[in-house]
Amino acid sequence: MRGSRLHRLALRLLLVKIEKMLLLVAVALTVAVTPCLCQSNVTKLYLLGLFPESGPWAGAETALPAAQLAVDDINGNPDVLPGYEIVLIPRDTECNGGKATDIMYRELYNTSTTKTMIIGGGCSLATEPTAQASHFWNLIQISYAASSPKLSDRLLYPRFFRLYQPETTFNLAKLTLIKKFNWTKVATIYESLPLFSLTFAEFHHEAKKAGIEVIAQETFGDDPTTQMEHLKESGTRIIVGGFYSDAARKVFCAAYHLKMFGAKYVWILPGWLALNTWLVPDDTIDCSLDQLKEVAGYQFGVNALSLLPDTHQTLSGMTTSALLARFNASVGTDDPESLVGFAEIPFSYDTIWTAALALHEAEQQLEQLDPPKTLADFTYDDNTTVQILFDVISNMTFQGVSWERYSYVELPFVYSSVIKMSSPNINNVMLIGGMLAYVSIIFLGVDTNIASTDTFVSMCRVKTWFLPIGFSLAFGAMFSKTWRVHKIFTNKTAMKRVVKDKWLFGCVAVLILVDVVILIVWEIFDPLEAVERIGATKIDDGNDDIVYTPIRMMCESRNQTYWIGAFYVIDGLLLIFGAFLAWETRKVSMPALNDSKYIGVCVYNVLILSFVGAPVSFILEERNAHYALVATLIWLATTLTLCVVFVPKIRMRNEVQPAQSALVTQLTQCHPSGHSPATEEVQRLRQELNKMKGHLDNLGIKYPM
Ligand SMILES: NCCCC(=O)O
Repeated sequence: MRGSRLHRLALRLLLVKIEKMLLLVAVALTVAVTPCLCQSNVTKLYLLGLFPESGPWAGAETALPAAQLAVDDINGNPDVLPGYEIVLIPRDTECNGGKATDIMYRELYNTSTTKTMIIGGGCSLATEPTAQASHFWNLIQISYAASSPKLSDRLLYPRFFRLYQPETTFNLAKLTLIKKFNWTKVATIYESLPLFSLTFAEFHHEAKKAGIEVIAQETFGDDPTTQMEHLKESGTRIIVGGFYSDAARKVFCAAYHLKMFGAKYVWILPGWLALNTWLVPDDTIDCSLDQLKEVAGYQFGVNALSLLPDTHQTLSGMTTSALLARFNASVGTDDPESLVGFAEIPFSYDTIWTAALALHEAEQQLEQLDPPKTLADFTYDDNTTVQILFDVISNMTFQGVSWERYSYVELPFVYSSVIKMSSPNINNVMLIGGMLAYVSIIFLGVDTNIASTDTFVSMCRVKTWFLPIGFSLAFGAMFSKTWRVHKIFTNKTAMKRVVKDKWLFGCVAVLILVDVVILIVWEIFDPLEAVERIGATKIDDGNDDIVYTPIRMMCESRNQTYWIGAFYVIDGLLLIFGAFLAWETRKVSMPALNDSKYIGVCVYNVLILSFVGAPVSFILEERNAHYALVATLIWLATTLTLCVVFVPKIRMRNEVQPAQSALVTQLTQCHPSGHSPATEEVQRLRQELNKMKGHLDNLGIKYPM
């Protein structure tokens, strides 16, 4: 009995197990079959992707993963193109027009998959020929990186759009940069390709209007040696260049052999080149990598600012940093800036979104036709769908991770650090010093007529503290800045080390500490107190019996002459040191940095006012005249100092404002529609531009201050 019960129990357990297994198999089958069923209802939309994996601008290494991330996001978003699946077919153009055209023809003649749109090409060399032909297949082509001005020609490229801006839009930024450094003569050298020749034609024109002389203009095809010799003969120091990475190595190698490198030579280059991904060994030139780096050490890059602050709510929900984090994970890097096309990552991501959103909207419009159509019906003879897509993209605005574009000066190597030396934080310290000096005038004016004797003495002590500390803050900050400039420009090594703000603050802190120690010792051993001073008696004019005895309430200490003398010595030495630094840095020609002229004026002001005004104030006995003199001296010295230092900066900031406005105006022309966006959009761009300036300010990058 017991045995058969156990047997039945075992049988039941076995059945339960089998039941569970069957259930699991059923669930597994359901899971496996469900997507198949869904997939069967999904129509694939093929996008041909033209990505340069090699050649003079091999931006595929960033553009392709970024595009693929967008494809994944779109396909995972049930609200975008429901019932469709985007399939990106990436092909390597080698950044070569012939190769790109061949690839495109092969793909379009491949009838097994009809392409709905073309994405790319990345570089203008591949984009120009393909965009000139793709419209014959009724295909829209959208580039994420091509910047040739030629691509703006609607007649040549009737179905072409791009998210990246034409290279000409950076000319204004380059000229603003040149003007801000007071450079009046520049030379240009560029490859004879439409991307560069059209850009430089406009640059030369704009330079002339801006009063900048272009003393040499050189173009080259394959070998830039002769042209570089011409540049050397012209005596140029500032060279604006336009070339791809292979040509860049040749140009910089020629520059090396001509000894055109070092701090005397400054290069201004397209920003996408200046990231220095082109600095790789090259067997076709007779220069080592180190030699190329030596020449490339002094360059500015001017680029589109593609990475928006994270505060922006994008349509995909993706912020810049989230995109970059995903990008880094997908390509397995923690240094994306070392990859070609780093700055174009958001443009690539947004290009795919542009395509998807346009297709989504076109699908809605196709359904309204009579008879209705769908994207699945698209063929290369379908000029209705392409016209709808064209109109949709022409009128499209959405918030992408790149979408607004700004021009900014990217300052690699030495100069990125140098610009930071304008030191807004240190300027603030100077302002605080000035404020303390102003406040001390108010305290100086308090006397026993309006306050009790105790209050009078307290105010007097506060004034005694505020004045030397204010002086040390203002002049200590001013001279510490000059000391930093002095350190940089007297350092003979190639890579100049920047004295960080914290060291400057440290110098100011030491000065304050010295002041505080003296003031405390003064306070302990010889405190200021109210002292009645009896003046000379005066007989009343109308009545001989009335005699006036003026009593002045003074705030003094017994040995105050020595304490004041100590401050005179310390601050006098500080002024002499400042004058020395100003003299030493008088030849620094960077307006953002060189305050030596102004510092000289400030030192002169203070010396004159102190050494003339102080003895006079000792002699003056009359309280009102004494106050008027001392207050005027402090006010004058402070105001002159602040004006001399800050007014030129405010003027420089105002001068750059029209340039920024012009830049925004130009940027509006980069709208993919080819039309200017609405006024609100311009306003928004302007606000964003100012916001970005604020970000630069926060980073301590004060340009052009
Ligand atoms: N934005 C980098 C690619 C430059 C060009 O070939 O248009």
